[in-house]
Amino acid sequence: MATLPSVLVTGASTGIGAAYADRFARRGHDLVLVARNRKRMEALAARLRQETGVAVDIVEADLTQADELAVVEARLRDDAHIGILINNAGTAIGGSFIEQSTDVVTRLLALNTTAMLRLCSAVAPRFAQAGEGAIINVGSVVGLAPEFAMTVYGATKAFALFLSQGLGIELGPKGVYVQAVLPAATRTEIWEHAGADVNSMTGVMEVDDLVDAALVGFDRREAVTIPPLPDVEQWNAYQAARQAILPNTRQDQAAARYRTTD
Ligand SMILES: NC(=O)C1=CN([C@@H]2O[C@H](COP(=O)(O)OP(=O)(O)OC[C@H]3O[C@@H](n4cnc5c(N)ncnc54)[C@H](OP(=O)(O)O)[C@@H]3O)[C@@H](O)[C@H]2O)C=CC1
Ligand SMILES: N[C@@H](C=O)C(=O)O
Repeated sequence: MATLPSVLVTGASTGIGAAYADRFARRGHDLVLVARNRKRMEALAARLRQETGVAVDIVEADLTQADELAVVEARLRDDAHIGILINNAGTAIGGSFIEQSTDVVTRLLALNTTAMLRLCSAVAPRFAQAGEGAIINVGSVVGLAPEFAMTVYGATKAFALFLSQGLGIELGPKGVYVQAVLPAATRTEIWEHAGADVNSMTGVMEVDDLVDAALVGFDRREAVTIPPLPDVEQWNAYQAARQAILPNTRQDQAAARYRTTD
């Protein structure tokens, strides 16, 4: 029987990442868990080893710190058993843009954007060379919604979506699958970090339901999976409208609506 690839999950100590670790362990995949909280990861690893028999390795790393991120990059480059990367680690911040310090937004980018990019960059050449592999990038519907006024967080999630779509186009022909997962509100600790009370909210998905739905999209090899969205045709129409703009931008003159000399 073919050996299943190992799965490296970032942000695996709790929330969506811990749920991904549980589900892939139950599918028989060995795991590499990455986060800062070793105690939480050790408890999860012990449970999954006992319940599923898979091997679970732990890498304690703060992905906003270049030297610690580099350890995970090296593991992805060098460990040929890892065939699936789940870029899940991320956080949200509260307040308005002018209330958020430059350091806080820079650290948010470091986690939600730079770490995701660097880990994709570390693993993609090996996956492409092997002609197989999968990358799951966890974005957010907030990345589609400047109206939500979670501007920097949403920008990091828009980056995650674009990165995933672009890598899917570039790497798909090389046998590498890239999935962008766009959750909406899901019951995890992130809301505390964003200064919100998730228990006062409606329309909040449970984390296991979110991940189970995202895995349906993974198994279908969807490029973009939006677990809470009932009608996929809304997404398809959005994509079609976006793509219809592109050929109309190849012009040698500014659009008449911007010409003042007529
Ligand atoms: N919950 C929601 O409503 C939604 C979440 N998302 C996205 O889902 C992903 C997971 O979030 P969620 O599970 O909700 O959040 P949680 O806060 O529950 O979990 C975040 C995970 O990321 C890890 N993490 C945080 N900071 C760092 C860091 N500096 N270095 C390494 N790991 C870190 C945490 O572990 P530790 O503290 O141990 O380091 C934890 O395992 C995020 O990318 C988020 O943007 C998207 C849409 C909706
Ligand atoms: N993490 C949530 C916002 O804080 C979301 O992406 O919906």
